Amino acid sequence: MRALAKVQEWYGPHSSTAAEWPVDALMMAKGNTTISVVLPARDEESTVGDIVTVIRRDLVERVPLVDEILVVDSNSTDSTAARAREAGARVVAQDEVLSQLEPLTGKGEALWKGLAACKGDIVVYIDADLRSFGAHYVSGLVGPLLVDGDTHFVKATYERPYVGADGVTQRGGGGRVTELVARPLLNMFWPELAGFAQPLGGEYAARRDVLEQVPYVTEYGVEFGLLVDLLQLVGLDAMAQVDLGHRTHTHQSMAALGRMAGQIMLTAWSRLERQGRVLAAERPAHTLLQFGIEGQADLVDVAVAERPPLASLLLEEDVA
Ligand SMILES: O=c1ccn([C@@H]2O[C@H](COP(=O)(O)OP(=O)(O)O)[C@@H](O)[C@H]2O)c(=O)[nH]1
Ligand SMILES: O=C(O)[C@@H](COP(=O)(O)O)O[C@H]1O[C@H](CO)[C@@H](O)[C@H](O)[C@H]1O
Repeated sequence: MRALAKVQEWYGPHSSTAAEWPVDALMMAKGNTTISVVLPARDEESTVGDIVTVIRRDLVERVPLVDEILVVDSNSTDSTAARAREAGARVVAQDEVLSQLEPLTGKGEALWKGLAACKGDIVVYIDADLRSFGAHYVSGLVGPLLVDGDTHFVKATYERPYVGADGVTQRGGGGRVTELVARPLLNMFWPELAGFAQPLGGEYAARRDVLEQVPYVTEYGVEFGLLVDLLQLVGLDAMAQVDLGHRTHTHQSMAALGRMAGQIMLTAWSRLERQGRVLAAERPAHTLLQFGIEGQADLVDVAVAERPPLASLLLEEDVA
């Protein structure tokens, strides 16, 4: 119960809306602080260009708030890289960043490689499949970081409708894995994080020197892992939340979200073990037998791996 009292105390002072962070005020606070926007993109040719165009037009050319727009091409098979370049982003291929390392897979790998490849003091992660993006996503997320030196991590919240293949919008229907898996797990085991309304949202910003101190879980475990690890590293009072309005994006299938759920559960388990809160007689399985509508059974692997804190790598390189 103590944790929920902490959340109640935390929520007011650490929650704001994008409108509270107007860009002209942020320019006053920016000083020499550099800002990189990093977009992980796997097969996002239909949306990545529009997002990059808005960032470049509104936050680079019109007002120079953003210093770098980096798209991490995550082994796309479509024209994601070309669309991103045409719109004015720098594009890196995920496996070509720190290529001396054995490549890993998934969104967490894309984000970690993006951190390694970008240069900003503040790093803003934005999904590349958004259909509701506006420049306020970026300005809202960097606001608390530019204005308050004690804030080190800012997570977006928003209304998340579900837009079906027929185009019918179901208010509050989005964030299925958030509602069915992540929120219950966080409330059970890390209730201090219960105040983050959208713990799995793909839009968040943080100081580079903080992100370099935490591991990145690969695949879709990355958001869950970062929240739990950043809570441990910087504490709840250094974490904030900004309401960006609403978020629509390309939805994955139920089968894909089943695999995502498995990855997030394994991430949660790994943190419970690491924090000494569970003792495993045997480790959880990482295979998942899924059944299609035609009755076909697919055995999939939902294992996640982990990149070490980037700082530990840079230290090794220095030593070397
Ligand atoms: O291996 C991957 C998987 C996803 N993504 C990107 O990460 C973001 C979120 O992924 P996705 O849309 O698949 O997740 P969802 O939002 O459906 O949960 C998108 O920009 C994806 O292109 C990526 O860069 N590499
Ligand atoms: O929040 C969720 O439940 C999932 C799925 O969202 P939808 O049910 O397709 O709206 O989406 C998020 O989860 C991923 C895992 O953390 C993130 O990587 C995505 O950016 C985010 O969209």
